[in-house]
Formats: sequence, C-alpha cells, structure tokens
Amino acid sequence: MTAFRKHIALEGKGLSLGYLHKNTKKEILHGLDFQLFRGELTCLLGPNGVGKSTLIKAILGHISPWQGQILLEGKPIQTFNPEQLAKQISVVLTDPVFPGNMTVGQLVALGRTPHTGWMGKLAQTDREIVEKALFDTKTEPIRDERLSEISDGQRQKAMVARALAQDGQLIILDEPTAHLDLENRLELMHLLRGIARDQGKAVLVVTHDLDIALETADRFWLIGRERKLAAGIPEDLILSGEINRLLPGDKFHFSPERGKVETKDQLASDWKIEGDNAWVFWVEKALSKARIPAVSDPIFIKSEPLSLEFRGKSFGSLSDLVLFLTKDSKV
Ligand SMILES: Nc1ncnc2c1ncn2[C@@H]1O[C@H](COP(=O)(O)OP(=O)(O)OP(=O)(O)O)[C@@H](O)[C@H]1O
Repeated sequence: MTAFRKHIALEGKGLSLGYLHKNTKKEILHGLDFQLFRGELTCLLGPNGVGKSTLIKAILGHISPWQGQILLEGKPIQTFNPEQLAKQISVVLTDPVFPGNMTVGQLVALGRTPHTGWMGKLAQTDREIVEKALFDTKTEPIRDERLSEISDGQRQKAMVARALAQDGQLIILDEPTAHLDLENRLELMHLLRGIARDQGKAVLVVTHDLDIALETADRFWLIGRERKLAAGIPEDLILSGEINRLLPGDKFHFSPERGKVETKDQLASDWKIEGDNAWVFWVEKALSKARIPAVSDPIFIKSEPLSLEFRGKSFGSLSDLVLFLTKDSKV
C-alpha cells in the first residue's frame, strides 16, 4: 500500500479545550488530534453545542488550550503575532461586526488590510485580488450597495469575498451557507473547493449542511457527543458508520445505501412493492411517513402513464393510494 503525504497546514495534538465557568472548569473537548491539509476543503460537522466554535476559537488564538498544542505550518500557533496570523488565516465568523453604511466593495477591500496596513493604499495587485474575489463570489453587481441595504445571503457572500481577498493560506468559515438558498449554497461550497484545489489553500468550513458537505468536501472532521474528533474522507466515515456521530439520538440514522439521513422506523420496507427501483424508494418513503403498517398484498407500480395498483384498484398518485390505505383501517 502506498502512503501519500500531503502538506499539513494546521495540526492539533492532544488538544483539550474548555472554559472557566463560575470558578469551575468546564471541559468541552478532550484529547483532539487533527490535521488540516492544503489543497483540500474540510468540513467540520457535529451536533449543536459539541464545541465546533470552541475549536475554531482555539485555532484563531482566542482561547488557549488546556492541554496539547496547535501547530500552524509546523510552528506553535502562539508564536505568531496577530499581524502574522492575519496574513496566514482568513476568517468568516457568524457574527460579523461591520458598519452598515460600508459598501460591499469597501468591505472586500478591507480584506487586504493585513497586507497594506489600516491606512495602506491598495496597490495594483491588491486591486486585482479584490476584483477577483468580487467576481468569484458574484458580488461584483452589488459592490456599491451598503451592507445595511442588502439581504442576509448577499451579506454572507460579501463576507466570503472579503476572506478571499485577504488571501490567507488557511481559510476558516463558520456556517458560511446559513442564509443562502440551495443553489447558492452549492455554488459557494464548490467555489471554496475550487479555491482549495487550484490555489493550494487549506479551507475549513463549519457546517450543519450534511448533504452539501457530502457533495463537496474532500474531508470531514466529525465531533460527536463524546467530544472526540473523527477525521477522514466522507465516504470512509460512511462505510465505517462513524457518520452516525452526527445523529446521537435513536430516531435517525444515515443510510449508506441511499446516501442520506432517514428515520429509523422504516415500516414501509416490509411492503412488497414491484416496479422501477427509483419509484419503489419514493413509494416506501410515502408509506413510511404515513406510518401505514405493511400487509402481504403487493403494490404494483406502472409507468407511462404512472399508476399504482393495489388489490385490483388503480391509483393515479401516491397521495390517492396513501389516502385509501389510511381510510381503509382493515387493510
Ligand atoms: N464563553 C463561554 N463560557 C462558558 N461556556 C461556553 C462559552 N462558549 C461556549 N460555551 C459552551 O461550550 C459548549 C460548546 O459550545 P460551542 O459554541 O463551541 O458549540 P458548537 O458546536 O459550535 O454549537 P452550534 O452548532 O450550536 O454552533 C456549549 O456547551 C456552550 O455552552
């Protein structure tokens, strides 16, 4: 077997993190080991409150580890001063604090501050980087709009554009897709993946969007209720079942066959349904959601035109079939 060595941008070793709360120590994460690679989009996922933001705070140097260390490009992160860190790490957090009267263009240009200084004038290369960030995030048409007068989704894209303009080797984004519609979410994640691949950056995204993360991420970091971090390519974590760390309760599970989260009580899998596989799936789904117990008589699915047959009766839609089965208590 060949072992490929990737460039490690960020590494955590035996990391324990927590807060001092009312004079008592509250440990949030314990003994984390992780590696963030250049050229990859990594998604950090986990249930609410497990400590994702806490880990990001530690990476940004906002809180100090209780144990272990974080290495940036092989050096302890605390040996970097704030200016050096700002050149290395671009960040988009969930609670941006920028004046509402600032325009999108001004916000994105602010991303160049670590390279020019607060009073610094943008050189030609800085302007080109800002233009590219506006173009890549499709915020170019709203560059003159004020932050207080654009939608949450547009503001979010502008924040991402600012992070791209900052041009750090490591880009960290905390829920960057939260206000975006489905297409924009996919586009943004594909854009981030493209930036990781094409520019050799390490991109870390905190997200709850499992479907889109599965579609786009090179690697997952999963933190479950046991407060440990499992890392790997998403497909490995699915095959090993570790993906279910995201679903600590007993109601849902990740179906490896279907590649999505499902409710555990799949009553409908006991039905006999005959027809095209794709259709069988949706018929099972509808029966399962309607919580109709299975009987021995089969359901036949006929296509062109679509009809469902059950006990010699024909139904033109799933809704009609479900209604019939629900009403007929003797089924
Ligand atoms: N400043 C703080 N002082 C004390 N406890 C804190 C502080 N900030 C966060 N916590 C606690 O740390 C735990 C982890 O919080 P954190 O915000 O890191 O979770 P998260 O995984 O990012 O959650 P979410 O998905 O809801 O954003 C929570 O129990 C929270 O109450």
